Amino acid sequence: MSHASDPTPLRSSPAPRGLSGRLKVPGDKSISHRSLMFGALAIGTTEIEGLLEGEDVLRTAAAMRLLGATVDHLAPGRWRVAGRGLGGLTEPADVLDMGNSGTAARLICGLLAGHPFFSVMTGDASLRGRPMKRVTDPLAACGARFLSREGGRLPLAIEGARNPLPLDYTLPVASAQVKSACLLAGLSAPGITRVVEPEATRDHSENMLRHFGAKVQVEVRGHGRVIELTGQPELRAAAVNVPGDPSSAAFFLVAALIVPGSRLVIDNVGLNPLRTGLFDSLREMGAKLEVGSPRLEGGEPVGDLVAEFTALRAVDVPPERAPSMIDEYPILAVAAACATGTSRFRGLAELRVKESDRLTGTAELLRAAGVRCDIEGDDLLVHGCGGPPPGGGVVATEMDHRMAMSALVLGLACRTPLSIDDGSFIATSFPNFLPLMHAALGADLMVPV
Ligand SMILES: O=C(O)C1=C[C@@H](OP(=O)(O)O)[C@@H](O)[C@H](O)C1
Ligand SMILES: C=C(OP(=O)(O)O)C(=O)O
Repeated sequence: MSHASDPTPLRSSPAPRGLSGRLKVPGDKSISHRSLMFGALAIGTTEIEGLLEGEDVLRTAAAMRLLGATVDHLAPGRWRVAGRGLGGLTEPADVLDMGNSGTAARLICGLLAGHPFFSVMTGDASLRGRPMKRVTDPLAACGARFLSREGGRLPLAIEGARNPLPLDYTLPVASAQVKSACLLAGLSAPGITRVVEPEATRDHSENMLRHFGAKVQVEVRGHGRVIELTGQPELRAAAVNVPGDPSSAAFFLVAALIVPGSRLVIDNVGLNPLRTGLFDSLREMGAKLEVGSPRLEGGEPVGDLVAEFTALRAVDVPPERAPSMIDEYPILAVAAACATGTSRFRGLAELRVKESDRLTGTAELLRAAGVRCDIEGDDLLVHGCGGPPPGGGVVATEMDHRMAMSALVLGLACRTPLSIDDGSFIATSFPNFLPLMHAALGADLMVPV
């Protein structure tokens, strides 16, 4: 399946009343990718409940099929993977096309590094522009060979190692994708693979590896962690229950906080503490945001979020919080645009290498809505409007789902409509975003133009 759809320009109009009701967002994207990959590497049949059926995850499903696993779609959100066992994947007969997904591309590079066959990987124009050396450099140390375009970009030819060596790698950037790629390669190597992360990043790979029977030891060191995986485990199929994606819930949460009269409940949202930096930042802005019925499901904390309209105040977000809210800065900037005072988000260099340059793009998004903002080094400053921003412009979304959804949410709180050039990439992570918005708003305020 390719993202060949035509651009879909959309317009978002000021909401005449608040968002209300109860809703569920789709399954967590990070956990969905991993459940398909670990299912393919395990012996036996993995049953997955609540899988995100967004384009990014469907790419991973297609890649696992090309590598020899049997992946069946049973019902909405219900999937079954018949794994090949560690080392049992086979050479793909076609190019692995990872579409728009950095997670799929980078994690699968790790998986392929430990399998002794040849593959070629590509992606869409956005993914082909994203850095891959951050994974191919460490993975080369296990014996895999990579050939790529200038600058280590996709398309990439991969020859996996016949006798992979365990890695001992210290991450130069905070990246769960790079960490996970190293751990996936380490599964095929004898002995201990060690990854040191100076800043802790989402630990879904570590959690799920344990769930599938691998031995993973984690030592907390300052803000960071040292992860040790014992190689060549017998991975056994395990049921996975995917919680709602906090990164998707974020759009509804912020919409409720900035549209007067709102009160919204979002059920069953994943609350892994390495994902909840946005909630901390919003609380510091004074947000009326509660977690109901906190519980553990499938080893991950989940809860029901309750958000109510709040007159927000500016926030200063420290750089060490970035890994726990790395995908949420565009939507936090939307909240800051409606707040009183100047917000500063610090240390956002990594935003430049996402689906688009989200540091520049977020500033452009806000300016299109008449909000003043500045970029100082790697910091973003947002001069809040203390109420509804003017609106009125058109946002260039640059093949980036999160930029598209952030702009549409901002449009609800502006004085005049805000448009985007293309909403089609929303389907990569949140295929039912528009119908859910329609239901929560009781009106169709996000329409094609
Ligand atoms: O491991 C993952 O599932 C992800 C890690 C993050 O990327 P980086 O590792 O590049 O920070 C995040 O931005 C992405 O949406 C999902
Ligand atoms: C950065 C993201 O995803 P990926 O890196 O998987 O493309 C995202 O979903 O915001």
